[in-house]
Amino acid sequence: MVDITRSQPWMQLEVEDLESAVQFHNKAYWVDNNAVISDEDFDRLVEALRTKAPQSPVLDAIGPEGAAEGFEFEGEKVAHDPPMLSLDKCYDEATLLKWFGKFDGEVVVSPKVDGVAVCIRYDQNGELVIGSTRGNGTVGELITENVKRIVDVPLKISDGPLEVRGEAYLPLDVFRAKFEGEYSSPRNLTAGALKQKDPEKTRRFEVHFFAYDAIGREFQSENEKMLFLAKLGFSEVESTVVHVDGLQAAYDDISARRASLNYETDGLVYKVNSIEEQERMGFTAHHPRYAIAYKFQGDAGQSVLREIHWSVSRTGAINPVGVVDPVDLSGATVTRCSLHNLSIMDKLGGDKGLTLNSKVLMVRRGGVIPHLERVLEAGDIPVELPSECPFCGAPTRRDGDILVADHQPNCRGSRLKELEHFATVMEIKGFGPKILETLYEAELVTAPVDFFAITPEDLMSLERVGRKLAEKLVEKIRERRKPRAEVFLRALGIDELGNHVSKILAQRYDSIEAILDIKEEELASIHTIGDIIAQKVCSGLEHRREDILELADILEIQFVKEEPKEGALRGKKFLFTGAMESMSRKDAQKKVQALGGETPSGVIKDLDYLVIGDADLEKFKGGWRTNKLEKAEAYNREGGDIKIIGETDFLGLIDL
Ligand SMILES: NC(=O)c1ccc[n+]([C@@H]2O[C@H](COP(=O)([O-])OP(=O)(O)OC[C@H]3O[C@@H](n4cnc5c(N)ncnc54)[C@H](O)[C@@H]3O)[C@@H](O)[C@H]2O)c1
Ligand SMILES: [Zn+2]
Repeated sequence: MVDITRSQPWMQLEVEDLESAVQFHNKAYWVDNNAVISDEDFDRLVEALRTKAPQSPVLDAIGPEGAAEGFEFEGEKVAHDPPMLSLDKCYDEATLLKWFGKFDGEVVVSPKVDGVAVCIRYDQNGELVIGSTRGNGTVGELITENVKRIVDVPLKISDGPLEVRGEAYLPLDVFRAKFEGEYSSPRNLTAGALKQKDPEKTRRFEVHFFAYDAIGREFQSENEKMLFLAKLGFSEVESTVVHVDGLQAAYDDISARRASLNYETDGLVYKVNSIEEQERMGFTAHHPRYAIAYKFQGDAGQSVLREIHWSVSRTGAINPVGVVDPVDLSGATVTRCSLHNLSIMDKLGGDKGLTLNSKVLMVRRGGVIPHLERVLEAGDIPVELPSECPFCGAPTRRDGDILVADHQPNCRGSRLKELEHFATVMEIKGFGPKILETLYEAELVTAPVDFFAITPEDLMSLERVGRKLAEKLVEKIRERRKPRAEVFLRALGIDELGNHVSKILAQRYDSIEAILDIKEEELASIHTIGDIIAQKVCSGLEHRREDILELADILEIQFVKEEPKEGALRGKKFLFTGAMESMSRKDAQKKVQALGGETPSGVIKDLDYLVIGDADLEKFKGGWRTNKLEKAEAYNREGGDIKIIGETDFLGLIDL
């Protein structure tokens, strides 16, 4: 977990000083329209106060509400009922999970669009009659004529009266084409555009609008509200319904796509889906309790790419790792970042390919993983692919996006990765890459089974491991001697024997011996497995047979059968694209939801099925592609497991 307050000067301040600093900057931003520090720094200041004095009343007076007294309105005023509040914020998964524990049911997630909040009212005839700013939250400023000149705000809707709230923003392509260099940020430009005295000038800026709330109508769920807004013709901000296991994945998905979105976003907004639960939870003076923003930590820094190291993955791929000059990001020094695979590396370099000594922009994706965001200025030395494995010398070849080699059986590179993977999946704590390398060199651990033979004395023979620690580590290993079968299988690191296949095997068979004896055809006939996976899993198991039997002998592997859960599609995510013959897309979505599945609104990494019409499936097999199909394939290349199926297959699945 990242502590965003760490290594910040704020943490040294007394609570009182922190409080007055927060108040000062909040007023400077909201009332004087003249921020002195960056938003990221302001957020850190607030977090420092929250850490030191979680009960401080100043925390409930951030945002325009807290600066209310200083507000001066030039034009006419509009009262907001209910008030337009701020959002509660968090910066890590643990805090998000704590929030999730406070209610029942699922959550709707959408990007937090960084623009300006706007409120729009339609009368009983559906005419747009009032447009207003958020102002101090309870009172805003009337800007109706300007709001009418926002590109995608309907002037008339079919279903009035209604109040719609949302975020006015400037699309990044418009900003780059017309205003970059002239205005400091799309957000500031949007605020300026909406305050023009001459409404015709507002139009020139091409401000857009995302609707995220509708007031004055009963809904069962947040999701239903979004569909309703879309039906009225509003652009909705993309949203996905997720359960607890999808909370972090949604964040990772948007973080990964952040750079390619056409608007600025500073995080994600999570809202309780059930309106009944929302009403039960209510509001504080500052924010609704049923929503929370999980914010990005916008730290980025320049560095220089000096070298590429080639690391060997457990499946034998030789992957590029960038070595950069040290740069401080979100409280940690970054010197290395994975460049993932050859095609991602090539893309970074553009037409001429990646070069050493390039000036690069580094970020920590989601505030954690070091990531080379883009090349700012190319260097002078082209990156060359190694002709042999740096560890065992086996000759390399390019296979699509990856560099592969037929490694020697004792290739240190791949054995180490195998051990690392085993320790991670089996949750054998305390054995990171460094210590594993030392153990491997000392020939104390060269295969997974060796973990269970380590003694405290073995560990103490290593530098800097004292008796206490050594005993603790060995005790930790002992505790992991009774793994569930699916965990054990996945820990082997066999290609295609991931979470999904491991679970199936653990459910269907009762012993490791039985699993080792499975025939390829038998495995391939299991629904969702297929020929290629079956072939890889069987040959992987065969290859490691001795290893596996030895492990099975000393471990007590648990075969725990799960009761079938209600809902045959529980937790599975479906996306429909194109037309189907037998039912509408909406009905198909409903069907999935009724069976416990989920229906995200776009292609995401952990999507399970992308459903297309049967005719399209044929075209797809012949090489035809759409954006969605391409995106799914791209995720699959990065390790995703999105199955592209036709209508008939889908009907088969829901009849399960
Ligand atoms: N630099 C400074 O000195 C300074 C001082 C004070 C505040 N700030 C900055 O002001 C910013 C705004 O603070 P705040 O309290 O108004 O807002 P917030 O960060 O609490 O966000 C609330 C707003 O998010 C918007 N939003 C965007 N997408 C949404 C979605 N999908 N669903 C729901 N709402 C969505 C809404 O308009 C809502 O009003 C913060 O980023 C903060 O850093 C900076
Ligand atoms: Zn090798």
